[in-house]
Amino acid sequence: MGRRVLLFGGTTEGRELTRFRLPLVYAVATAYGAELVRGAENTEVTVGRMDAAEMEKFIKDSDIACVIDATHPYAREARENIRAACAAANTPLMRVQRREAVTDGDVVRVKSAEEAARFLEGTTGNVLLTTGSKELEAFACVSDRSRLFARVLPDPEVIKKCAECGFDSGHIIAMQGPFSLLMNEEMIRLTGARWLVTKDGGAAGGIEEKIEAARSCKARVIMIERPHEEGGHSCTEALLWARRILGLSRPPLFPMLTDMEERSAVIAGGGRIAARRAATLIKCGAAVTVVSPEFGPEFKEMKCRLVRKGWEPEDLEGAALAVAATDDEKVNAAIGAAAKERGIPVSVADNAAECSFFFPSLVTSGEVSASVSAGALSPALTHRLAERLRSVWDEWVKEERAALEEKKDG
Ligand SMILES: C[C@@]1(CC(=O)O)C2=NC(=C\c3[nH]c(c(CCC(=O)O)c3CC(=O)O)Cc3[nH]c(c(CC(=O)O)c3CCC(=O)O)/C=C3\N/C(=C\2)[C@@H](CCC(=O)O)[C@]3(C)CC(=O)O)/[C@H]1CCC(=O)O
Ligand SMILES: NC(=O)c1ccc[n+]([C@@H]2O[C@H](COP(=O)([O-])OP(=O)(O)OC[C@H]3O[C@@H](n4cnc5c(N)ncnc54)[C@H](O)[C@@H]3O)[C@@H](O)[C@H]2O)c1
Repeated sequence: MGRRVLLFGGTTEGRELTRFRLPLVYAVATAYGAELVRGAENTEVTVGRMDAAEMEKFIKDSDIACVIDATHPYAREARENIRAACAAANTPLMRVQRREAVTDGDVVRVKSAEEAARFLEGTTGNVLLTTGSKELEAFACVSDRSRLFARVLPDPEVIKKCAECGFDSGHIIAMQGPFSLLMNEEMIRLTGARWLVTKDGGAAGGIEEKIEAARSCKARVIMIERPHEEGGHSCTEALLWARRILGLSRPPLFPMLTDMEERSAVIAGGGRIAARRAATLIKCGAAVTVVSPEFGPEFKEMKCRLVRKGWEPEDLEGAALAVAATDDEKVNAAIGAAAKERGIPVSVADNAAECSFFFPSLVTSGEVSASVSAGALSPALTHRLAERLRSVWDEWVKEERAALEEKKDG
């Protein structure tokens, strides 16, 4: 088995994945793509387009254990070649699509054009709107209209729409894309924009050129997020996947300890995993509600509230913490997304990459606890180590308490 990951990049996602010191071969089509990852640790860069046969040979000759395809959504041919090459070389492949919070902290993320408009109302400085004419209405609520410049298609209908939305000709740029980095920069300067509003159109929508241009002109980007996409995987998933395949380590998780006494924890699912987690949370003093159409025998004596129904988003109301442990992958993913949207920490039992916290292995004796984690890389190792600790923990705590008492007395 190989020891490196072959990452097809040239995208924001690709660049993001070079940050984690995976042993990488980073394949890009252009020298510009290579330039953007200069200095990435542990990374060999290869430049140039390969066909399927060349890719297959490359995989076989270059010590490759697995392949991550993070190419542009519109790079259909590359995607098909990568798929064919991996199948021929019998090498595992993961397709990464769209970022999930890959942009740096400087990009303001909002859920809708309305939210972008509300956000802008609390700011100053000119604004370049590159969201397309359909979204322009939403910005009517911005009180100082002279701040707003709309970049739209040079189509008579669109121009009419702009006028209806209160944009005069001095505040419209009508031009057909794609726009290069330079072109974006020039338009930001021309309009004196401090803010650039964009949809998350992905690479095909020229998002990278917009973000780069804004950065170089010291303007900030407001990005309207796209709804979650089916199919492709996130960067987080790919990172975890590659680390597991290669048996790589990572820095340990930081166990942030939380007081759950009398606070509400909501668990979805009534099976073995839900029961184990409910028991842990009850031990920590939490007020636990479990939602499921059916409950296993483990719940019989449990001190928690059982709600016999399928999970709904309203169930998260008032929750300080949530656990998705149904046997339905889609329901679990929906719980993860709904909790994250509400800022509620959530563990998704069948998908580490969807978790905003990981459920710990808890070892307790009274108020004295220890928790074990293998950084989400091996729950089985976590479980075994926790069981070993459990077998001695009570005794150790008792002994150490006694030793402290003795010191005090003596
Ligand atoms: C600690 C503990 C708490 C608890 O669950 O109570 C826990 N897993 C435990 C055991 C365990 N889990 C699994 C097996 C079978 C393994 C095997 O057979 O190889 C065993 C062993 C067993 O049960 O014996 C399977 C499994 N687990 C996860 C996935 C999905 C994935 O990784 O993506 C799958 C595949 C599921 C599937 O097939 O769909 C994911 C997660 N499990 C976590 C916690 C989080 C990371 C903790 C860390 O940092 O290490 C994390 C990442 C996310 C989260 O769930 O928050 C508990 C020990 C209980 C204790 O002793 O206290
Ligand atoms: N993280 C871990 O430690 C770990 C370990 C093993 C398995 N898993 C994963 O955890 C999940 C649960 O495992 P399990 O062994 O408890 O499964 P299980 O089949 O015993 O229980 C599933 C429960 O989900 C309930 N459910 C189904 N649809 C629901 C809905 N819409 N709303 C609420 N509840 C619903 C069912 O009634 C059932 O009680 C699985 O996805 C499994 O892959 C995680």
